[in-house]
Amino acid sequence: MTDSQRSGIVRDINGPIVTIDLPGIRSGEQVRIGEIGLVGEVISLSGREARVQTYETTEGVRPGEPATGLGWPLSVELGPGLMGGIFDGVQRPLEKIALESGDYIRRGLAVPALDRARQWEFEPNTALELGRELGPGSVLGTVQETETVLHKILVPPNVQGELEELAPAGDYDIESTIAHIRDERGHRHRLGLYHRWPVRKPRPYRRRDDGISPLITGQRVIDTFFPQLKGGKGAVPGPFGAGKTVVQQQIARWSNADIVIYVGCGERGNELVDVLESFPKLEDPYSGRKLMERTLLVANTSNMPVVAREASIYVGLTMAEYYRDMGYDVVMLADSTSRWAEALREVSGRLGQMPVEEGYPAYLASRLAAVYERAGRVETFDAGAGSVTLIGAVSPPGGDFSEPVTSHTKDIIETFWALSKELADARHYPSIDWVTSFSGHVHTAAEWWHKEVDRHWEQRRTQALALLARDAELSRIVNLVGPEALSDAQRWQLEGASLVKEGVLQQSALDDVDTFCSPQKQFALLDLALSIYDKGMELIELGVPVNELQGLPQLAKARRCKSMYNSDQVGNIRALASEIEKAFEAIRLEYAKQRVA
Ligand SMILES: Nc1ncnc2c1ncn2[C@@H]1O[C@H](COP(=O)(O)OP(=O)(O)OP(=O)(O)O)[C@@H](O)[C@H]1O
Repeated sequence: MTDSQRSGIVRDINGPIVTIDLPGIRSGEQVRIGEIGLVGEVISLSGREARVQTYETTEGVRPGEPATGLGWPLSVELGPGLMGGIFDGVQRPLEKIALESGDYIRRGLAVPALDRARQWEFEPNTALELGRELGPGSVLGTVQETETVLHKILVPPNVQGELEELAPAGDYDIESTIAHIRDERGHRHRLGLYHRWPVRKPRPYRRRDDGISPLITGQRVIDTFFPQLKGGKGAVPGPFGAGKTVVQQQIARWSNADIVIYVGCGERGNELVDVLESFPKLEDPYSGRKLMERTLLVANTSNMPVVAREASIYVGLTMAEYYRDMGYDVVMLADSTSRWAEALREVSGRLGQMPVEEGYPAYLASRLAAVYERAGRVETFDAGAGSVTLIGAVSPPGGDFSEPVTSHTKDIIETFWALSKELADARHYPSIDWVTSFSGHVHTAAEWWHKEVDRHWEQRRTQALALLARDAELSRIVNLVGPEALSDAQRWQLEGASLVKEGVLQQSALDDVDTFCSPQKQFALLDLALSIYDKGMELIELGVPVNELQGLPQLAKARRCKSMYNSDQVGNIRALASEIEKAFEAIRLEYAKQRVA
């Protein structure tokens, strides 16, 4: 036992909540419970008694067994070796654990997150001279963590002072000393290649940064219709089987973020297996290497109790903030915040707190807000910029978006990609519903699109959404009185909306050409669909019958165009647009001739 550790005894066990008697224990402190040494955290205190939320099942633990306070809050190790890793909800490396205890994880196992034996090639920061005043986030040097990630070794947030010693270039394990810093009180801090940080405390930064940079995901319905910014907060609510996993994987794979953190906080076991199996196989389209070289996964295993999901989100967020502090853009996907909220509900129930809506505690909304609040784009202490974009999947029971987790999430986030069962049933993928989804970033993203892609982006986007709304109204009429009741102009509106749906919104993740779509191709496809619609409407207003336009072979081509040309072939899409324009012009001339005759 170290100096900071204190021991006491277990008094009572109520599922994952254990009451212990341990004088001097502090709120949030990590505890080891029972002979077996289960991992837990103090969640409430009353005199010398503490209630501990354990992250492993308490089966077999009896009153009277020992409890040890470790002297520090639930923390994570931050240093080289995180990338490519798969950790459980309290940052134990799953592969290492499997080696030590087989497929079924032995409870109470203490395996550090970072490999102690591995050597890293450290390159000191040559701009630093001894005696220099350093502060949180100062870069001491770098380590090539994977082929794709250069890991900056940072002075931890709570250290400030004069650099007394910096290790020369060479191979070091993560516990080796690489620097000494003396603070103003004369205390000498030994710094290694890693440090620890408590997961429930957001890592500090210099200030929020309001630079605008869209998170390009290569998915048209997201980027063009409901855009996200780097550092934004978003939610993907969806009923069972509507495509949440595919949407998240597409974002992980294709978004222009540097680092991807996926937290599987308690989705069904088989889904997690899917994720654990599929992620390591994914190829990074930008480097041609494995996506795992810039990804890390946090996955709650099935032998951990429901309440363990609660910690995993903070574990993921802290690692995300750490890479943000190095100046990287990080995307964190949390699957799903509903399961995380269920963990809150269970703990609060066992603590006997008053339930509010559907059994959730009154603090559900504030906890959710505090989690999302950790997303953002910031100016780091080192004066670079980094971001954490947080995207949470929500799995509302029965697909009911009015339930508490979805409705509170909706108030907090800025981007809401609502998956629809009807669209998924109709095989319209991604099944993001354009009526219920929203993005609070449209005007901000427009600045980027207008500068980088086309100045008509926002206007075209608005026009497409208006056309889709009109389509919904007209479809209701058709359902009531049949298509014959529609005028030619109305039929052409339906045709235009269908071009937008099929030619732009639908995008198969399984289509090699279309799985990713560059912003330029996104706009070209949208512009193509809407130009066809606009030009056709001019002809219909001149009296050309709608059937004549609907029969044009180029229309079918416009629908398929997304899969015919990749992102480097935007010129071909524009060529098709002029071909269609010529075909329309020919019809107009023909029609004008007939009218004269
Ligand atoms: N963008 C897409 N392109 C092509 N197919 C898709 C797309 N999205 C979803 N699908 C199809 O829908 C199926 C179900 O998707 P997915 O597994 O993502 O659903 P889910 O919402 O995660 O399910 P659950 O509710 O179980 O979490 C996929 O296996 C795939 O066939």
